This record gives sequence, C-alpha cells and structure tokens, in this order.
Amino acid sequence: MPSIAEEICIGNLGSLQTLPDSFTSWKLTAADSVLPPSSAVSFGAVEESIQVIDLSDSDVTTLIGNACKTWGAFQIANHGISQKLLDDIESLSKTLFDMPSERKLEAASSDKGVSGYGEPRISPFFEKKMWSEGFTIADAFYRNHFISLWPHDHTKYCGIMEEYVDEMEKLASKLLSCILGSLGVTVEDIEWAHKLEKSGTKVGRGAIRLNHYPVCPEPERAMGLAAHTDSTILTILHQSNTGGLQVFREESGWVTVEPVPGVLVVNMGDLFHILSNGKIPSVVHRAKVNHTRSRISIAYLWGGPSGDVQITPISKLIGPVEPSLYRSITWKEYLQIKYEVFDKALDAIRIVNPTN
Ligand SMILES: O=C(O)CCC(=O)C(=O)O
Ligand SMILES: [Fe+2]
Repeated sequence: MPSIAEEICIGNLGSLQTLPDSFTSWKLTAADSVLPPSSAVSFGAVEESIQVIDLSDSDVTTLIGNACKTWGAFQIANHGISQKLLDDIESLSKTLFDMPSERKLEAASSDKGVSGYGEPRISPFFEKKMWSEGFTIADAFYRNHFISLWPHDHTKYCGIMEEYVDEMEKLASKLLSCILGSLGVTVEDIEWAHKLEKSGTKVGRGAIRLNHYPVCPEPERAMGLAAHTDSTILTILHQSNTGGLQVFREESGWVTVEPVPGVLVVNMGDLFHILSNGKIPSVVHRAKVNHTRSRISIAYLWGGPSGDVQITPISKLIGPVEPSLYRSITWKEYLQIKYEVFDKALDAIRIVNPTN
C-alpha cells in the first residue's frame, strides 16, 4: 500500500477520497491576505456577472472600457477564434492531464526552462496546497516535453499549440487597441509598443498555462488556485464547461464567471494597471473546485516586452492632478519583484499613494 506521502502527489489528486490536511483551512492562511478582511471569511459568491461583450458590437470600445474600469475583467463573444481550435486545445489538455502521474512528472519543469508540468506557479506563496496541476508553455523547451509525453503524436500537439498561441497573440493585440481606445489613447502613445509594432517585433510576450482541477472530495474546504492577480498586460482564458473561476471586487465580493460555450474571459493584469496609471484595476481572481466534475482552463498570459524596455504609465494619462503612480520598470524586473513579494509587487513600485 502506498504511503500517505506517495499518495499526495499532484498528478493523482482526483483519486483521493478524503482531503488531506495540507489542502484544508484556506481561510486561515495567507491566501486571503490579498483581500480586504470582509471577504476573507466567505467562500460564497454573490449574484452579479461579468459582462459578455460581442466584439462585433458597434459600441464595443465603450462596453469594454466600462467593464475594465469596473471589474478589470470581461468576457468576449465573436472573438474570431474557431470553436475547433478551442476544442482542440481543451482536448490536448485533457489528454495530458489524464496521463499517469509518473509520465506527467517526467515532463516536469526544470532549471532548463520555465515550460513543463507542475504545481501552480503561485504555490510558494501559500502555506496550504492547491487542488490543481498545470503545464506551462513559456519557451521552446515545451517541445521536448511534448515529445516525451506524446512520442508518436507530438507534431500534431505542437501544431495545435502553435496555432493557439498565434491566434491568441492577434486577439490580444486587438483587445489592447480597444482597451486603450476606451482610455482615449492608442498604441502610438506607448512609445516602446509603437516602436516594436513598427519594426514587426512582438509587443508582448505570450505564455500559456494549462490548468487542471480534478474532482475534489471536500470542495468547500479546498482551493483550486488561490487569489492572485496576473502580472500580465492581459490574460485570455478559455474555461471548460465546468465553472470555478471567481473574480473579486470590494463592492461585490467574489463573483463566479459561469462558463458560456465559445466565450472567452479577459482578465486585466498588473502591467496594464501600471500603463493605465491605475485607471484599470488588475483583477483579483481565484479558481474553486468541484465535487463531481473536473475542470480545465487554458490561460494565455500576455506579458511585457523582453530586454531593457522601460515601462511607465502612459504619459497622456498623467498630469498635474493625476501624477504618475508607478516608477519605470522593465518587465523582467517586475517579474522578479512579483516573485519576491507576490501581492505587494505593485506597492513596491508605487511612487504616489493613490489616496493622496
Ligand atoms: O482556472 C482559472 O479559471 C484561472 C486560471 C488563472 O487564473 C491563471 O492561470 O492565472
Ligand atoms: Fe490568473
């Protein structure tokens, strides 16, 4: 019989009949420190919803602008990503996570690169364990993992991944223009982004995170992915037909983003919060788990530019009454700060207290 330590392996969570202690009592840990005290005791969600916006709507800029300012999140329909591609990426994820634990662990992320299988990226910041497993695609090294996972079919799966990344990148640029438009500015007002765009270089760096939340014996006491904000400009999320994602807003508490077939969720990240000089919040979100159904989500994390590009709030959005809230920083530096202080990263680079 396997020992308890062997049984509690992230690759096997779905087979556990009881919730191990290391996964419980979330409300007593640092998980809720991201949030104001009023929300820390509640796991329930209130009746509000994150708007679904049709990208072909003539009023799209205003609709996206309002949703961004209120929530830092919105949902999109008519986004141009085919249902086939969404189905393909979901079934790729399912095939991967259905593999035996040992096989998945052979593709674990290592010192050689960020890509690979493992616990949620934010695990080191929490005492308790999260009820999920994931696979990150952040560099070319993922191909080696795909070869080991699918010795015969890796070409097919790499092809799906490449197509997904390409399509997401185009959609992310389109969304960026629209969100900037709602603030009365354009990509040309972000000097580095305009330069990169003109030279045909990618404005943001994309990474994919495949998340799997197995069925859980005691979902109320467990947490799939703890409360966090993404460091990104924005994140585009495809969730399978099982709900679990919740977004937080002081005035509303936690609100579940119910999956709508073919609709994608957009979460605004820290980097856009900086660019917008605090006008757009980076949304605090988390994923809950389920007693009867497992859940898959695929996050396209659209990060900042590589190299020594200095990122600052857009100059047109600052002025005598709205001074710059954040010092300039490179994307690499920001990630390093986030890695060190997690939810205090924006505070660490703030130069003016927004309440002043
Ligand atoms: O699974 C989800 O719905 C959320 C995933 C997420 O927030 C992330 O990967 O950063
Ligand atoms: Fe996230």
